[in-house]
Amino acid sequence: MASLTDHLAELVEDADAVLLFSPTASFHDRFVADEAGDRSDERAEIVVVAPDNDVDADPFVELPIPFRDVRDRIRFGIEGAMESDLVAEGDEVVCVVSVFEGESDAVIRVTVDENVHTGIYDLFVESRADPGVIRDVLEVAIELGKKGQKGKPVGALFVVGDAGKVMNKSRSLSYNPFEKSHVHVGDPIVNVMLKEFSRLDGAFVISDSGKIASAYRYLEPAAEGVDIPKGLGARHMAGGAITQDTNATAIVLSESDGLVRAFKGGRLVLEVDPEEY
Ligand SMILES: Nc1ncnc2c1ncn2[C@@H]1O[C@H](COP(=O)(O)OP(=O)(O)OP(=O)(O)O)[C@@H](O)[C@H]1O
Ligand SMILES: [Mn+2]
Repeated sequence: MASLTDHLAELVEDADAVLLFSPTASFHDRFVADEAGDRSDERAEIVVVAPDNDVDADPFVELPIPFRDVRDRIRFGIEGAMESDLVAEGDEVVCVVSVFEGESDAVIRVTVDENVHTGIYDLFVESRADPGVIRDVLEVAIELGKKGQKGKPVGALFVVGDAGKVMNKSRSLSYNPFEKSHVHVGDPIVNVMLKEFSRLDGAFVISDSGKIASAYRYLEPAAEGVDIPKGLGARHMAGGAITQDTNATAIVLSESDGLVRAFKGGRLVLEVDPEEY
């Protein structure tokens, strides 16, 4: 049977860049060798996008989370490649991805425009908080969304980064169980604590390095000009607005629709369904 690589040459022709998403070593090596044999003067840039650089690729874009939604994965890869000036607005980009688990099984050709560019890469890499901290908080929110609290759906609001300013734009609803503690997101015990406290009102405030500064914060950001989708309530509005008023990123789990959303710069940047993770 003909494999995907046999047909790729035609699809890649006159593309500006090719993004290989989590390629196997054999697929990657074969593809690079085929492209090197291409004698046309305009060869496409080959970029590997994966959680780890197992194939020793250069250029390489690191994926912080798997992004089950292929569109999010592609957006992240393209924006990462744009960051390194490998791809620009208007470019034709060929993405080789795995839609189902396992080997690369799909080729998607996209023109880079504002529909592709949503800020998903900046959410992780250009945030004040470490990319690993954003990822850890996103994972806690996804986990919490999947399981709920004792079988019931729960909502939660995490404000990550620029914690000093966030504290100044919020007030306490109750005593802070994290006062004087030095716990960080990502510690297994912290995940249990966060889940437990998420039953109660308000937001968690987390520092750039992942230290939990506070729980039970009622956010009071200025909300003028915040552009978040209609239909979302007070938790999402407060989460979105605080990211316009400060350099924080907000990660919100909705109790009503079960989705996890990330906001930055006052805008909705990422929406994931925990059930798909
Ligand atoms: N300004 C705020 N700061 C912190 N927490 C807030 C704020 N506003 C609302 N919340 C929290 O969000 C909870 C749910 O409020 P609301 O239903 O209006 O939000 P929502 O955006 O519809 O979220 P959900 O989808 O989870 O229902 C409140 O009980 C409260 O704990
Ligand atoms: Mn609500």
